[in-house]
Amino acid sequence: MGKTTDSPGPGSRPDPVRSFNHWKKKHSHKQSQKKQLRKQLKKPEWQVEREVISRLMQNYEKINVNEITRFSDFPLSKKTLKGLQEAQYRLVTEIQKQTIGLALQGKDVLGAAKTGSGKTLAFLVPVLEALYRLQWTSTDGLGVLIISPTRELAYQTFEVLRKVGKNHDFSAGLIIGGKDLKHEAERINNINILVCTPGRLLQHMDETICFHATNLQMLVLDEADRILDMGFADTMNAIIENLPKKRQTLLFSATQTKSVKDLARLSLKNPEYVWVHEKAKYSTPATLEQNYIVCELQQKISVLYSFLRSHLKKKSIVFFSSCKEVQYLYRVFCRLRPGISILALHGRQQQMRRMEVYNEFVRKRAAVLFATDIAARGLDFPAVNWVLQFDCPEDANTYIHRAGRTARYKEDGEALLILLPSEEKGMVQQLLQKKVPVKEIKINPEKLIDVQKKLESFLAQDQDLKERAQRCFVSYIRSVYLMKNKEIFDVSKLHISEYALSLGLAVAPRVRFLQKMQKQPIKELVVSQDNKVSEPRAPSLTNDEVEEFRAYFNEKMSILQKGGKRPEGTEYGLTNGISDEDEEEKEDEEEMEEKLGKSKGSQPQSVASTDESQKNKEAAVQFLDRGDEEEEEEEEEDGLGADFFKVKRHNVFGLDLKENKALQKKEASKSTVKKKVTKVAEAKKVMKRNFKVNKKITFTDEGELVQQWPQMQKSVLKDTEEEDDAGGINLDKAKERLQEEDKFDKEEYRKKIKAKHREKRLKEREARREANKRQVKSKDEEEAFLDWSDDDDDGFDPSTLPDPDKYRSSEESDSEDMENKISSVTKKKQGMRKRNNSQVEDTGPTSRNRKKAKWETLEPLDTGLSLAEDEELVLHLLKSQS
Ligand SMILES: Nc1ncnc2c1ncn2[C@@H]1O[C@H](COP(=O)(O)OP(=O)(O)OP(=O)(O)O)[C@@H](O)[C@H]1O
Repeated sequence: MGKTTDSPGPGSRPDPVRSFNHWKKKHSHKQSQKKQLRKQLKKPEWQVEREVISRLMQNYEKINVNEITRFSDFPLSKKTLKGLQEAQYRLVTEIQKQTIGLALQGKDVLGAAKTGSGKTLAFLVPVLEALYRLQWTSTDGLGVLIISPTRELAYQTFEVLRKVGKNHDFSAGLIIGGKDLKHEAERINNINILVCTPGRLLQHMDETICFHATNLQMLVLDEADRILDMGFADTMNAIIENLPKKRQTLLFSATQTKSVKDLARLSLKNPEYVWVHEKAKYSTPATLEQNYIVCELQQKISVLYSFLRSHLKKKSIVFFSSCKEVQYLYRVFCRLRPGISILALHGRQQQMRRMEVYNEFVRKRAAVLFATDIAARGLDFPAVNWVLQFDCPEDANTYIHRAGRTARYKEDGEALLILLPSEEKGMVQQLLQKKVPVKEIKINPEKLIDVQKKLESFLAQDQDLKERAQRCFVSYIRSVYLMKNKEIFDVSKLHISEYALSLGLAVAPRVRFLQKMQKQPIKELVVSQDNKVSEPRAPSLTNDEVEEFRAYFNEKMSILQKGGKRPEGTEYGLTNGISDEDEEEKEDEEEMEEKLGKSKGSQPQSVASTDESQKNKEAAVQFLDRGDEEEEEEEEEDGLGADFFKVKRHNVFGLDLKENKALQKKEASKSTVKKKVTKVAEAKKVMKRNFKVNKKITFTDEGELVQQWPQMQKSVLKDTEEEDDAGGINLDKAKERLQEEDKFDKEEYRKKIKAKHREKRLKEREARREANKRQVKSKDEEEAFLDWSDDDDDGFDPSTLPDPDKYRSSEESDSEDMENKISSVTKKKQGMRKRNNSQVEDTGPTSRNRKKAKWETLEPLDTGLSLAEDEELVLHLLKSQS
């Protein structure tokens, strides 16, 4: 079989035509690829980004929570992922894993997880992605609002946002109280992501022109249960009113709110509830070891001192229930020099100082921070070893947040709660109910260092310190007294005088409300002797008293807030004298004690106090109506129970939330009823009160009475006689009356117009007459003065001269007088000109003649003086005239 000539043999060369075709095909393909790439490269950035976004969004629906372990497993923008990586966040925590996907899908989320479990990133990542998706720019204004309950927490969140979102182009702002409002107002309009405290935000909403949230896409409430509780209720309601209904809402907290009412306020749409640790054995971090000790009140300071002495290399936070305790004990402990640096953080410090303390404590490796509950929530101080709760927390939730300042994100930590014997049972029970595992440990009495004597000596030398000790004492007692849970907080079980001694005081300061309280049970005892002897019990507050207290505290708050800034409590070495402010505080306390006394007083007293309480209630309502910057200040000033009235004031009165709300509703409904009063109702009221309009009455010269205002109207007069107002306002009658009044008015008006016209005519006639007269006169004058007008160009009016012709009769006419006056002067002038003054008869009507005639009728006055003397006389007369 021969081979075909076409097919190349094994050693033959390839067909050049075919090779060329092959090469051509390849080349054109490459070319078209290059072309496409070039075309793509030419696309504007935003368009490329939009394509990326649409690809990411397509992946949102595919998110499978079980497959996610890293942030990069979520369909996130490169910018966000880069930010997370740079901040060393790679693996997700449980709450992040479960909520980020839902939030990306645009759902409303309620997230709850233990303290330190990473909730901040769980909402910050969706925040960044939400604006990225919308390609938000600074000109789009406010896109996301993140609200935090305290300034420190807002600041901390802002810092994390800055770190994670640094690759994005959005602008972020921190708006908290204690800063220059004007400065903030200038910038607030350009902010895309706003981290803020509720009060300050509302203040800007109210006061900053152009600031609005109409474009808002997302609202985040950090520590949502706190923000939605009574303390921020009014502020938050007002804020929510200013927000668009169509938005995404994210709520996060370690103790999430389950109140349907709270959530309804936010108008959430089918929210996703994510309780990460709902089924966990404990509600606190597993790495947190929790203990409590029971000791007497008078031992507590020595216990604290001993604790610090044995933990000199550790970082600890000690929680107190009031600012005044922090202020006093901080000073005293600084003097005791325990060998560790001590810091203090509370709401009475100025903002700058608060920030300084916060940052200092973040930086320090070993230190102790004395704090009120403003530091209880959310703050992420690194590497805190111990949380010591010096005063029993208000409730289990507060305990959880306080203790959560340690053992954060996989770290270990220890929490120690100091309880009084009277607090132990109730509190431990509450904690166990909330799945908080606490164990009792005992104090080693040998290790206890008693500092009472040292404190006594400090106070003996320092009057200011002594006064602070007294205030600390009263403040603590009051905080216990005002606690809601009376089973745990029983003021009557406190060893008051021993406690005072432990503070270094020689005697316990007088606490009037306690004295009054103590008398009360004795009275009760006496009364009940006939029946059976009952044990004296701690008095419980009646609702009225609660109301009164509420009013009092609100009033006090408003006074405090209106007042100037408070001095920094943490500065050491103040003057010894009692400051005005301190005096004021003392007075406030006494005032409150007075009130307590009154509320427990006898019948007539209680009547008096009802009036007062009414007044106070009004003050309270006013306070509630006030703007929210103040409200926020108030919350923050004392923190959660930091001072006696701040946060606690909302729930320490023995009322539960429902009752409180009912009370508020009642007040609100009262005010709305007031608002709804119509003008008709008002008019009826006035009529019933026989209200009479003021009358202005004057009398004519003849003694006739004239009522000027309001003008008497016949119709009204008639009607008032006929009026029977028993049935209120009769609209038909009123109409008739109005018509009659209208007629009357028109008639009156016509009369007035007629009178005016007549007056006008008369005036015109008079004017004409006057004009004629003047015309004649001016003609005469013109003629008379023609001759010497050149000489008299200084405008001198000779008529102003006194009459030198005394011999002339005063009965002569005015014109003659005038002429005479003129003549005397002209005579002089004539004299100067050496004129002939001989008498000439008036012979003709010519001007010249008339003038002459005039001159000639004048009697020359012979003064008998020389010319120069005459001149002087005239000058003298002129001067005296002017
Ligand atoms: N994915 C993560 N990887 C590493 N560290 C993380 C991660 N998420 C959070 N953290 C760290 O965990 C700590 C606690 O986080 P965060 O403050 O968000 O907790 P939280 O749940 O908000 O606590 P709290 O309830 O007290 O407010 C922070 O120091 C944070 O940097």
